[in-house]
Amino acid sequence: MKVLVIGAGNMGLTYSEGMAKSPLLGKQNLKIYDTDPKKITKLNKEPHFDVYDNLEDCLPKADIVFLAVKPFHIAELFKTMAPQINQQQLFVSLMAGVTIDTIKDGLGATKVVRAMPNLPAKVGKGVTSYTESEAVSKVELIMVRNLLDTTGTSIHVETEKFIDASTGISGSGPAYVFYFMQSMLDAALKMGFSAYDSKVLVSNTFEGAIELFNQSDISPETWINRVASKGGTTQAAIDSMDDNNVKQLIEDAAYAAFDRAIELGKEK
Ligand SMILES: NC(=O)C1=CN([C@@H]2O[C@H](COP(=O)(O)OP(=O)(O)OC[C@H]3O[C@@H](n4cnc5c(N)ncnc54)[C@H](O)[C@@H]3O)[C@@H](O)[C@H]2O)C=CC1
Ligand SMILES: O=C(O)[C@@H]1CCC=N1
Repeated sequence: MKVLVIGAGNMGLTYSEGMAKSPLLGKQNLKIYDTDPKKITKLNKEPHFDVYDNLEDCLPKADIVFLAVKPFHIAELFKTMAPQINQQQLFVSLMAGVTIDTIKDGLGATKVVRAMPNLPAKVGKGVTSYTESEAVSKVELIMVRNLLDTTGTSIHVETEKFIDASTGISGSGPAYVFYFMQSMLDAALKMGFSAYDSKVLVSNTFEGAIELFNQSDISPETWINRVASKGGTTQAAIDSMDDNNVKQLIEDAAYAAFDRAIELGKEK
């Protein structure tokens, strides 16, 4: 199985690194293509990849092609790719919003998997949702899942609506967590802690809470009650968040990302 990754940015490179580390692919079976000369020069120094700056030399030989460019790159990219693809090839898109039909039409392809990854894939803790076009076989889907799982874990969803929805939860989600972390760090600094101590306090608080959650069947709401004493400090903080409607605002933000994913799919 020969895999080509198009776009060596955050996601393309992360997936390439995940697949390169796994026993599924040897170096000769993993190729990466980008149009940015600076990226090509940098990547050429890495031992794990076969790096290309032109499609003719890498696209025709690939069995599975990952699409990891930004949605606005595809008009130009698909024009170059379309004459060079064949019907056996399977395309796996990591792009937000871009629909399976857009990819099928743009490339003249039939086998398309649409996936929504997230950035913790960089440390093997990514979560990817994925769904496929009709022409993708069960065996091909298992192969794709194995490749996706080299960066963490994945869930199969039945329709593209859930790809857009997971963009609002897990795809964009790490940024919501970092937003919360940044606010806590800013508060700690304001209270007088050093940058180092602020980081230790905040990162261990997040890590510890996640560990508690993962090692139990208890909901976050119940965990909140275990932290909060009646009339105590936590209750003061939770009351402040409730008074400011923070829960609803976070839900609204997730929906804003979901809606934007749908909108991106309609932009040409
Ligand atoms: N960054 C993230 O956390 C997530 C990103 N995504 C999706 O992944 C895709 C890529 O995002 P990032 O990696 O963050 O972007 P990026 O900007 O880091 O990488 C895009 C890469 O594509 C290259 N490129 C542009 N035009 C090209 C072309 N015609 N042929 C080949 N390469 C080309 C660029 O030089 C760049 O290296 C996007 O569609 C985004 O929606 C999905 C989930 C999470
Ligand atoms: O912000 C974006 O559009 C991409 C998709 C999910 C995370 N980053």
